[in-house]
Amino acid sequence: MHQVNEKKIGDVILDMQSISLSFGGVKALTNISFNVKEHEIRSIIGPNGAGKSSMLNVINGVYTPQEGSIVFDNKNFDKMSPRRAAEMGIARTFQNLALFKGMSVLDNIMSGRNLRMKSGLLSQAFRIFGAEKEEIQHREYVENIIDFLEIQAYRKTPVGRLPYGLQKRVDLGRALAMEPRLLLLDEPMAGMNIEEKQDMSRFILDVNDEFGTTIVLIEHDMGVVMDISDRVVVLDYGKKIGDGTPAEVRTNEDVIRAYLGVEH
Ligand SMILES: Nc1ncnc2c1ncn2[C@@H]1O[C@H](COP(=O)(O)OP(=O)(O)OP(=O)(O)O)[C@@H](O)[C@H]1O
Repeated sequence: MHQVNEKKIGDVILDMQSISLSFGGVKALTNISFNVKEHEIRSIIGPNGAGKSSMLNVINGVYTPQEGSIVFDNKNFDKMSPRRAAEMGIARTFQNLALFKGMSVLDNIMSGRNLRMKSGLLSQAFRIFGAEKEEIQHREYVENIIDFLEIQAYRKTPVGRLPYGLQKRVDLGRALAMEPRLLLLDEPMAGMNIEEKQDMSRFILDVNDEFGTTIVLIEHDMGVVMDISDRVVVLDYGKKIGDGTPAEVRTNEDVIRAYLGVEH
């Protein structure tokens, strides 16, 4: 069971202020504000088309909102770019997995480490200027992630040969290799069976606990969301209709009407 009370929630690390985003005539997000505090697990839920993926893409700079601003780590961004987001320590996993299927588990997770590597390819090739030492340190970090995610047995296996649930775990490992301050998880349980969902829930809680990583996730499985989240934002038709602890959101009339009462 998730012990929310024992957690040390910190100051606001991400503040989304009056975000509006449209695609042509389609208003994907309308004037949405919410914040995320350090060390929180913060979920964004809502029916299909509510704007969850759009919001995640605004946070990591893939979409630029027409209105509003993003404050991350006390710095204000009218425009966030994917590169800047990555440099600031925002990492994400993808609903449709962004892995190299023919490459091993080890190499895939190592690929998440690239941004952290100081020595360029040339010096790595010639093993000069401490590149070899740096490479060893990065490998150690990646091996720790592999142990942590309990995928040692598959280190050398091409990712494409693994069952889907394990591929999702490797994708999480790739994001963790960036040592993110903020980890965005795009439907981490999608397509999983109950056992795989339980495993993934445990890993998300452990990442949050042991690495201290702040997590924002979007997810359809309400049971999982209510179980692991500290606070939840509820979107409907691009508008925010609820924001609070799982207990608060569960009893919010608008939320019940829009989301909980219907099958998704
Ligand atoms: N790139 C795009 N171009 C045009 N319209 C888009 C684009 N991305 C999203 N939309 C529209 O914006 C609205 C919000 O979509 P979004 O994918 O953010 O919702 P969602 O809550 O993530 O939905 P789902 O749960 O189905 O993934 C929808 O009406 C969608 O059709």
